Amino acid sequence: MADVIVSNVPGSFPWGVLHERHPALIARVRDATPYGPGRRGALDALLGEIDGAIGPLAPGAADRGVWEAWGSEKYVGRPWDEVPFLWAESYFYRRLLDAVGYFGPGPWRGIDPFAPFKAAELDGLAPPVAGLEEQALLHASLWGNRADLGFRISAGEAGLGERVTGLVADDSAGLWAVLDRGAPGRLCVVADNAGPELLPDLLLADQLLAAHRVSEVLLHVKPYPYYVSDATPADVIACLRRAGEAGKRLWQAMADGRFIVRAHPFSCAPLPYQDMPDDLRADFGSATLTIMKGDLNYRRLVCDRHWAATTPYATVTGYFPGPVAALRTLKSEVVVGLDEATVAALDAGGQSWRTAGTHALIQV
Ligand SMILES: O=P(O)(O)OC[C@H]1O[C@](O)(CO)[C@@H](O)[C@@H]1O
Repeated sequence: MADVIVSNVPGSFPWGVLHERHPALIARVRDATPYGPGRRGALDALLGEIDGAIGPLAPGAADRGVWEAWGSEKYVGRPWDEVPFLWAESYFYRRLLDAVGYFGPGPWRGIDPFAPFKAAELDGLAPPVAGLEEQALLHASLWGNRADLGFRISAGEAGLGERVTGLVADDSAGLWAVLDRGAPGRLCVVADNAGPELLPDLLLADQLLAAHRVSEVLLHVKPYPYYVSDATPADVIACLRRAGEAGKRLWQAMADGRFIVRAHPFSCAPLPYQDMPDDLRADFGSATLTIMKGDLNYRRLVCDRHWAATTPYATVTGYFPGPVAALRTLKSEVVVGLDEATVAALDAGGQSWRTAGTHALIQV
């Protein structure tokens, strides 16, 4: 089994996320909302902690027991970059919510610290284009994953690189084949970012429901703000309002129970999907197909390990309780299921294809 990724190599991608992206994010959050001295002090304290040891959750945190079960007893007190990268990054977002008082008793309770960034993106969204074919909608949903505000914070002035035509792996034919096997059934979509990614996800869901290619869509979103732009139920409602006729149909489908939104606690867990609880396993097991959106879900799906890129996708995801497709633009080093010639050609062009958000894949 390949080793779990940690962040302790200076200059490596995970190290950069912990030591460069996170401080930049704290500064952006500090500026975006008029927090008072208490919250600002807590953000500064979190910033000061990044080069030291991982601190505990706020006293009285309602989810302390949940986090203990997810590993905090093992990792709190250790240096941030010596614990699994997946765990450290996820816990950072939970601590950021403590710092801004998201779970506290004060006035900032329930105020999404990333809302100003998400709102700016939503305001800039073009109205949806009607009449796209299903394959075009699938690609819109795939490339919508470039819309990741956390990633953009470190992309800096240069912004996102040009997207590369052609996918590093494309099993879209396999995806449609799974979906069309047997009578129309349930499609699970594990959403990633709000706004420019969620809108095409919703358009795809609407089209598949309208064409009776699926009988039901179950959309998993995050129960609280996470990884900057990740979609929460509030973001789904905001996006439905922007989705024109498709939004109205989905609104009705929610009322009818054909479009279901879930915000399961495990969606914000710092763990691979291999460790999912039984109720989530049952959800995914009941679906004709589950579509995992985005880079973080991919990392969780393949357990965030140093796999050789040619390791078969089916081997690594074999534990999943039903057919699972990954739609992802590449924004971290982990990748599986590529053929040798593809890897050689990509490597010949430099390593940034794994992390620059310029390349994408569809795997089943
Ligand atoms: O929104 P996504 O596609 O899950 O990306 C999450 C971001 O966080 C990371 O998982 C690591 O910071 C990157 O891979 C990516 O930039």
